[in-house]
Amino acid sequence: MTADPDLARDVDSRCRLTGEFTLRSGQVSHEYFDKYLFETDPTLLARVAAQMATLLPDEAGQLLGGLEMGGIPLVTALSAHTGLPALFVRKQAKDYGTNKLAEGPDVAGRTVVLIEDVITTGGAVRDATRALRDAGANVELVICAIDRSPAGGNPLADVGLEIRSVLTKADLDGVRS
Ligand SMILES: O=P(O)(O)OC[C@H]1O[C@H](OP(=O)(O)OP(=O)(O)O)[C@H](O)[C@@H]1O
Ligand SMILES: O=C(O)c1cc(=O)[nH]c(=O)[nH]1
Repeated sequence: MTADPDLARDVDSRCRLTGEFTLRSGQVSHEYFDKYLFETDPTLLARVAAQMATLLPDEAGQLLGGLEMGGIPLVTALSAHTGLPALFVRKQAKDYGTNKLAEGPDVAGRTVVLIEDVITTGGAVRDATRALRDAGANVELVICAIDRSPAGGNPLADVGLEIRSVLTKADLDGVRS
């Protein structure tokens, strides 16, 4: 896969909103990347997924775990692009039916690469990592579309997780300057 030099510009122009937004973490921000605005465009979704594919480790047997809800379209597109199986990871297990948190193949003993839309503090990814590890999965890597966490750090270092991102906040700011 070749690089997609216009992706930052196209994603930014489609999904950056300005205003006052309360984030998942409780932080208040004057900017919000509304991932659904690029995920609902099949061409843009496929371009992001194609770049995610270049960030995947070259290993057999991986499961791609998309986090509810914005990670689900991404993981579905990435799974279709790569042929690797997907997992749909809920925020909370259902309390009826199969009672599963991770919908799809059994994760016990499997390596799961997490697929996420936006990382700000890493809280959502940390919760999913812990839940999947409790279920017996090996989780060491998250691939996200947009990493807007503070540059130069890794908010998920405390749980031993590597972050690979298609776009950083700096990439998105860079197309505006
Ligand atoms: O890194 P964090 O500080 O945890 O913030 C990022 C998370 O917040 C959003 O989730 P949200 O629950 O709003 O979204 P969704 O269900 O629409 O995906 C986003 O999709 C990430 O999962
Ligand atoms: O931190 C969040 O909740 C968040 C930030 C952002 O830019 N986009 C989003 O969907 N969630």
